[in-house]
Amino acid sequence: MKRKTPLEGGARKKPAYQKPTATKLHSTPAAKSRYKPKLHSKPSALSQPSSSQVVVKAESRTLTIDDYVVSYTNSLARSTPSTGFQSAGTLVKNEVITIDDTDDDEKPTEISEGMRLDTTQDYISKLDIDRPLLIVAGAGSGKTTTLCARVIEMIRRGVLPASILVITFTNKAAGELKARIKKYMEASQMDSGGRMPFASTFHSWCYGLIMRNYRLVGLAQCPMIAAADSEHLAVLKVALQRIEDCRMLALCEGLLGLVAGEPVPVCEEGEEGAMPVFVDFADARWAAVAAATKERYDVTVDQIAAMQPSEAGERTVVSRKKFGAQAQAAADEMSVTRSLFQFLAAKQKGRVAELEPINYAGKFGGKDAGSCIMSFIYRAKSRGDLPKDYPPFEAAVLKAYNATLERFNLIDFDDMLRLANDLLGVPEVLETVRAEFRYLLVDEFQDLNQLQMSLVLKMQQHSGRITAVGDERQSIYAFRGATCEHNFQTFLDWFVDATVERSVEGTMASLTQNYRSHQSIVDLGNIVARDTIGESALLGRLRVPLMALPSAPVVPVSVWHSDSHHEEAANITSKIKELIDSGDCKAADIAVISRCLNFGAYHPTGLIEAGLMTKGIPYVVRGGHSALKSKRMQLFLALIRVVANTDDDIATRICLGDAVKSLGPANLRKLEAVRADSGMKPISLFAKMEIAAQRAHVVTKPAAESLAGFVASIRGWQAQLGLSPLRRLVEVMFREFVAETDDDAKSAPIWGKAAASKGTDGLWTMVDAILEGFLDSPDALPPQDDGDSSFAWDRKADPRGPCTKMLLRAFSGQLCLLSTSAEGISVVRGPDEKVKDKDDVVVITTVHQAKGLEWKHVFIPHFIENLFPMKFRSENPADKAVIRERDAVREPSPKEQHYREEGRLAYVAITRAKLGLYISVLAQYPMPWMENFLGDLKPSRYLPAIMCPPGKPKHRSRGFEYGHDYNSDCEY
Ligand SMILES: Nc1ncnc2c1ncn2[C@@H]1O[C@H](COP(=O)(O)OP(=O)(O)OP(=O)(O)O)[C@@H](O)[C@H]1O
Repeated sequence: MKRKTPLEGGARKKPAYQKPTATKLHSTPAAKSRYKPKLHSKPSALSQPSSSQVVVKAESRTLTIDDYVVSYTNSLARSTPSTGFQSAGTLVKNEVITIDDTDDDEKPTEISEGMRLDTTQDYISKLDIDRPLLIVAGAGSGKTTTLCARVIEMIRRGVLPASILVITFTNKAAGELKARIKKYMEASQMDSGGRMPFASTFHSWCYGLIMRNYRLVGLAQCPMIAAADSEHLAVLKVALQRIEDCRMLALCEGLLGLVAGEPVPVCEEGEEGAMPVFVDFADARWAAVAAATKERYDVTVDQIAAMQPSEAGERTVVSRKKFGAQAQAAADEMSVTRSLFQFLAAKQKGRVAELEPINYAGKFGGKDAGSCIMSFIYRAKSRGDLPKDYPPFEAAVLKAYNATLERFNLIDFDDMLRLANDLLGVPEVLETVRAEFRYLLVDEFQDLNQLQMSLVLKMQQHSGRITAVGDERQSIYAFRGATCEHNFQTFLDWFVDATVERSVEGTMASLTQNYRSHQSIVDLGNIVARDTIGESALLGRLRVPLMALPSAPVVPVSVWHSDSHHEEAANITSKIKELIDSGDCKAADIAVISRCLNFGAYHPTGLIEAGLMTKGIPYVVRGGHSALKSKRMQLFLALIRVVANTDDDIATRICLGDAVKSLGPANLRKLEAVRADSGMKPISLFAKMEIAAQRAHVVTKPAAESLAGFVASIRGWQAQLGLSPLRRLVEVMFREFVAETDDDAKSAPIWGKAAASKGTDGLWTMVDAILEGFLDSPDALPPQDDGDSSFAWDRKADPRGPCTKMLLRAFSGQLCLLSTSAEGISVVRGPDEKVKDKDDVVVITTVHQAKGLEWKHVFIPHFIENLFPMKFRSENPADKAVIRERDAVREPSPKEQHYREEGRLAYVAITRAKLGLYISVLAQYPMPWMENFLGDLKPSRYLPAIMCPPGKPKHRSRGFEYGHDYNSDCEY
């Protein structure tokens, strides 16, 4: 029977620690001098539960972790971090190697002032740098520390810092890595001549690679990044319109008798034959329709497009009710095909079938068609799936979306990874990359998706010079296609690869000493990991409960039960004030970690923000909707893109869509229908605006004035290209844009209400900081010679000199990467915005943004079912397809997977705390509508029963506190 832990109310027992095995170990030539090996084989003794730090060493053959039995070999001799060291066990097949941790002759490396690596970290960091190393360990065990120590070791062994690439997921984490490596290098008094290893996010690195080499994958121009949700929706809108056009073209063919039988009105799932209606029509089919129309009715398509709707036939064939907001707007836009269809239908009254609307929302399982389709697309693309992997209907949508991106020379985050993968398929690029970065280190390895995994393999599979660090308990990006178990399995398989010239012997290591938190927090993390996350078949044996340092002060974990979210906010903010006033900690030592910052229109941390504001405590909000994600910022970003490239229809559409004054749907339709004088040749939306601004009666007079103002602004800014430096140009644009869009600018000729907002929200400070970073970072700059004189950028020239289109474009890419990456940019707020020390602020953050970070005190609000964990919603078609595929291996259901991921999120949130952890449970939903929407209220399933006994009164304003003295016991 499973023994209960103290947290679960089990009896307290002294831990039964084993004595250390006094045997020495060696693994690498470098380590040989320090560790003398002695192997012994003792399979029978190996099955004991392990709480040791473990190194599993694999030799050249295909293997799985099941080939190994993790042993319990060390003493867990407890000591303080500065003097402490631990023993490690290493297995070669079933042979155990242990090291003597009593030999004090050589102390492990001092990595920074007052901090020494423990023996295992030290040993692992020094393992052969030319062989694969995988470190799998729980939160706070020093994975990142060990990764950085390994970088230092590489440099110490003569590796050039510039040939080391350290890669992670978020800009914040990349910054943290850089800072740590710099600190450790300084502590080791390393003189690298100012050269630092290259620490980057996957996406920044990929975009840099694309900027330098896009021509090699057949692109004429360097693609721009479409990163914001609003942009994706704009692309989707065009894609859906494309689908409608194709369906209508099929009807037109039917009406003209070009195809036999009835036209195909709807593409049903599984109807293979229905697929052709979605193929790109800007080809022979279109030409055939145009020619047949001319022959039969003696009218050209241009003439039809120019006709007023009444002449073409007033039939509304697309029902708008069933479209979501975005899709409906797409349906509103009159396309030439629709004009043509309406014309033909009017001519043949009674002979045409209605075009049935496509029920996108129904097909993609949700109410809002736009967001349902986007969530399908995100999932499918992050997995690297192709349209052919899906049934015809989903395939058509995916295909149309990708085609639309391509048409506008845009890429999204997944395309970035895909293109980088394609580029690494080009031998000369691969060679250059391999020569440039001889060593690759990957943090948060569990979060790689298949495209990222493939990049990693391509870069280092030949050499095995890779170090990966991960924790399957912290895998929280499945929604973006992360394939945690697959990643670890691939790494294991990688120990031997038939394609490599020499066999690659790799090592898999684990750490079990938690240095971050005290035992109550570590215990709670262990329980959540064990009970809710599910056993990993692959890594189960390596998974051992973490242990806290016995020297860490023990503070109980607090669980508060509040009547309402008002009471919760009051409790949390009072405690924060108390902590700061006591002088024990600074504001920066405190975080409020919320599952999300927006739940529909509700902001779970809104009242806490208000409370902090009232109490005069400055804070920063990370994740969710930061100011850089604001509509105003996205508009400004779109403006930069239009200045850099007037053919960028998506950016133009973003400016037009909601923001430009006096442009209602009717004007937009007319604008869309504008044709160039030269006939059928498609022209950009911007060119249409120029025409509409000049020609009379295309759009209404006020709309024409707004368009003229918009076109003049863009042309005016473009005139400064080649004259003003980038900084000056962007600043001028920003000032003019802000002046135009400020609430007070009542007479603004261009921008309507949607673009307006109060104040600048400190936006310029952020744009400015990004500008500086961009100009200081040569890797973000565009290629030396683009080959196209208008975009040519000589890297030897001063990037602060006259700005080119290419430079402006690259900057907008950088702004995109930062403003729309998951983390966004934080905004410091406080009483009257008077925040003295921007670093000494309380952090309010999402769990995703809290990953990899730590605070002395952590508050987790709204720890109730359906909010944390989030309620499971309907299945995504992308999941359905994968589940079908994987039925044979009995994958957990999407629902099960969802709650496991939520459990991992809870694990991440809990394990960020060093000293104080305060979990808040509500007695009622914050908003009345949630009751209907979410069902009965219960405490979060991740709260162990002992912390929330059913018999307790429902409303306890301060709740009870539970904790235990680690020194007296802990075992499970
Ligand atoms: N040997 C050591 N001695 C003292 N402190 C240590 C040691 N190793 C790590 N730490 C500290 O423990 C904390 C956690 O370390 P680190 O961030 O490297 O862990 P991690 O395993 O990457 O954590 P997570 O996965 O939760 O982000 C840090 O504050 C770090 O400075």
